[in-house]
Amino acid sequence: MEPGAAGDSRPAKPGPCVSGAALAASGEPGRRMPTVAAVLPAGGCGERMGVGTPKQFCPILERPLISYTLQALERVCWIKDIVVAVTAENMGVMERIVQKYQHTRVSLAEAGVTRHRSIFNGLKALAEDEPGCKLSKPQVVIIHDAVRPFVEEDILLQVALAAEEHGAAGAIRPLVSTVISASADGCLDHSLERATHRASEMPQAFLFDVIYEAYQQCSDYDLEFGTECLQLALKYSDTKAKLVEGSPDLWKVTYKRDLSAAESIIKERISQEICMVMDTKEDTERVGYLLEEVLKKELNNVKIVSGVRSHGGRDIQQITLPQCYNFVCVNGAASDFPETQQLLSVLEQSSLSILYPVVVVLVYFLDFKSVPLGQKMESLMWIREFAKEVKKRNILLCGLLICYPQDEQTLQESLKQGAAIIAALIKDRNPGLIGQLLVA
Ligand SMILES: Nc1ccn([C@@H]2O[C@H](COP(=O)(O)OP(=O)(O)OP(=O)(O)O)[C@@H](O)[C@H]2O)c(=O)n1
Ligand SMILES: O=C(CO)[C@H](O)[C@H](O)COP(=O)(O)O
Repeated sequence: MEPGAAGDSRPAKPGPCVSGAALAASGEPGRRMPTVAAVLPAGGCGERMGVGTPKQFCPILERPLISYTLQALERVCWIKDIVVAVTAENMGVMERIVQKYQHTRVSLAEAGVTRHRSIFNGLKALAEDEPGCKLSKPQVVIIHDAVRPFVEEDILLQVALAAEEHGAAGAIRPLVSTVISASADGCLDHSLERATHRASEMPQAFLFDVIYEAYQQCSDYDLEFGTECLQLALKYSDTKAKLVEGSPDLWKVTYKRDLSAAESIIKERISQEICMVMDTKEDTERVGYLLEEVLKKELNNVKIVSGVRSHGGRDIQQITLPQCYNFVCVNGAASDFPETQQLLSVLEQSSLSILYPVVVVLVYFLDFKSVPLGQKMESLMWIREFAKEVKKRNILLCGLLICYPQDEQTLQESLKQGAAIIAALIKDRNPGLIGQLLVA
């Protein structure tokens, strides 16, 4: 499957989007796609999160949350424009995010004091009747909260196509708790039947005219206190939304603990592939492949590919996966600094680390009996300074020395321990460990 194609859980790359199989995957290959744009309300202050920064700008692995949501939308080729509504105060912050993370289809609109007002302003930026409108009016508009980063192409496609057919559509999830109605005295008034109710989530999609007219007609009370766009379409445009079951990952980052949950989902996703780079210079290739075997056994859900590094490191492009964020470089005992430096500069140029921290583990095999550990560590001290340097480019570099004894059983134990250390470095992406020389 092409990276970024429908159903592919890998994170998208910053460059041109790669999806395209979407309509075919929807089971309607002959269907023409309507023109689609998206509006992302991002003008809230994140009161419930309780941190100083609005949650859409809170960092996850050092990148603002909203950039993950934008990336999820930009990987979908058929979404032409993405209008983000941000407060005047945060316009500069947002412009810098767009530039730094290379978001190419984003336009900014000014947010309002409520979510509905922010969405309305975003829609106005797409409505050709508005003076100074630079964007063209789409047939279908997707509305998606800036703080729901894990939206996939399949649900975006389902709501967009359902909106084209029904006028409005929205993602739903089963309720996890029963909803009750309380009376003024703080007692139970009545309980709703859980099986017949659903949680309304995002994304939602609308025929542009349906939702724009609804916003134009709705009351100040709706704009001030309303929380449901589907309801506006029903009330003011007489349009009954089609409800589409979404995945659990569509949840809205609301509380502080949601940031940790989002971080662990992202870490999980970018740990699914490891690229092993073998140095053929010395007798390390064999033991490198043994390490690969052990890694495959220990991390049985992780895809591991390997290739050999030509001297000068130039062949790395041929062996890297298009979006692999983890590299294990198996070096010969005499492998030297310039080669590693060249390898790292190829990684830096690949722009992989713009979006995610890239983990690089430099592995050295060593017979502790013939070369004292201290001596070997001393010869690798350059890793500490070099790691600080590449950290500035979001590359997390560490060294790992694996004991290479002659007997097979001890070798297997060292390899197992080495594999466990590699797995921990990749899964945790702990910047505190950069430059460390670990020993297995
Ligand atoms: N005046 C507002 C208020 C909210 N939003 C956006 O609407 C989405 C969902 O709203 P919510 O989770 O309520 O965000 P906040 O209002 O920021 O959170 P809180 O209610 O905890 O303050 C968020 O992307 C938020 O930035 C917006 O664009 N304009
Ligand atoms: O799920 C939603 C729409 O159905 C919205 O994300 C939700 O209504 C936003 O509400 P709030 O700003 O109160 O969190």
